[in-house]
Amino acid sequence: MDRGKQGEPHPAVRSVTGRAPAYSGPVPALDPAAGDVLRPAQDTPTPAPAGAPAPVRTSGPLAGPSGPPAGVGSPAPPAAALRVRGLRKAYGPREVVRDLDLTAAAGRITAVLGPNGAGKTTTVECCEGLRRPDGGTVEVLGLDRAAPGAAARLRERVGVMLQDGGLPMAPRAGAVLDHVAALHTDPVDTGGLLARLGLTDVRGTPVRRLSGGQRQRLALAVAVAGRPELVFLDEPSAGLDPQSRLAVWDLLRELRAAGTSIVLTTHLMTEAEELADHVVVIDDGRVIAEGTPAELTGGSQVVVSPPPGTAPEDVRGALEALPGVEVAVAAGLVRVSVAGPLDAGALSAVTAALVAAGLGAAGVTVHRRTLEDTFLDLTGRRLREEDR
Ligand SMILES: Nc1ncnc2c1ncn2[C@@H]1O[C@H](COP(=O)(O)OP(=O)(O)OP(=O)(O)O)[C@@H](O)[C@H]1O
Repeated sequence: MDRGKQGEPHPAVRSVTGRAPAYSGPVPALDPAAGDVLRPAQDTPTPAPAGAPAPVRTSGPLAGPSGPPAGVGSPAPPAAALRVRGLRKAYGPREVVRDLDLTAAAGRITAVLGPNGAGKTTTVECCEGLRRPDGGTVEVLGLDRAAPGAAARLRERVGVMLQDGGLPMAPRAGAVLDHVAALHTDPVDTGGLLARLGLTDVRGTPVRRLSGGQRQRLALAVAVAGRPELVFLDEPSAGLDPQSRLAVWDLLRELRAAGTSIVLTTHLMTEAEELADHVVVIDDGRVIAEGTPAELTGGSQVVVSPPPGTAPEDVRGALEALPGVEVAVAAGLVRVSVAGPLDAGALSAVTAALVAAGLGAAGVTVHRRTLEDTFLDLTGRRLREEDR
């Protein structure tokens, strides 16, 4: 799609220049030994409950900028890192974000989940200040994005990872990261960050010679190099191999533990389920559901294959009297939905009811509902299947 800004370097690295030799070495593996390099020196704090004020940022390597703690004489930190109300954005006559509300709690990971073209990137680009909304308000770290001077005041406090990386192509990977780090007052250790993301062996490689996955990880490193309080990540692990994806997820969890607020877009339900404290599902420019992954997926299913010669409706009849379940027949299978996690008691109640009715079953499987199921229920369509 046309990105408007595509091809331009990341705003933070536009002034990077440099010549670098061609890279011809092996593709580096992730360095498991680097796992602890960026961890906070002290015990990792547990994320605060939803709605709690922003956690106090500590002094570990990934912790937030140094400075006086909030308290008497300083403004209280906002409970929401991002608050979007009534956002609207059109490209020509086509409105792709429609009256969208979105709140991202401080110190939490908020995932904006939706299929291709849902409006995720447009929404975050409006929040990042890269696109001007047609309507609505965007409040970032308590500041109105549209207010005079807000962009300058937020530059040091907000990190951005664009979907296309937005990196300059000529300089070496390490030089790009070092340059960005040097623009900040309290940057992370860039060597440790490169190691953590499996990029040490390519730090001397020009960006243009990096693989797509390496560029993506470098873009993530650039986004977090200045210890931002809030970081926007557009599809941070799309297209990464499983090992790199896990390294990225670990880094994001560590950032959260250090108090960083994270807003990420994704079309990967596994990413949202694995990482997010709060998921905002959007489709066709609108929020269609939101909540914790558990709230959105809500429960489990026992799927019963009727024995040969038994009608699914008979099986349904035997099961629908069970308390606290909903029973449906689809594609010849009987689906028993149970609120919450499925325990042994609920499973044995299903099988006992089948035996009592003299029916038995050709097969019984347990299926935990996923965000994919939720999206399917809400829209009748699937999220993109690739990259799962
Ligand atoms: N600069 C642009 N000009 C015109 N149309 C655009 C532009 N950028 C995006 N669009 C269109 O707006 C709609 C929303 O795009 P957007 O990139 O925000 O969705 P998305 O949910 O991020 O999708 P993806 O997962 O593919 O990145 C799409 O139909 C897209 O083609």
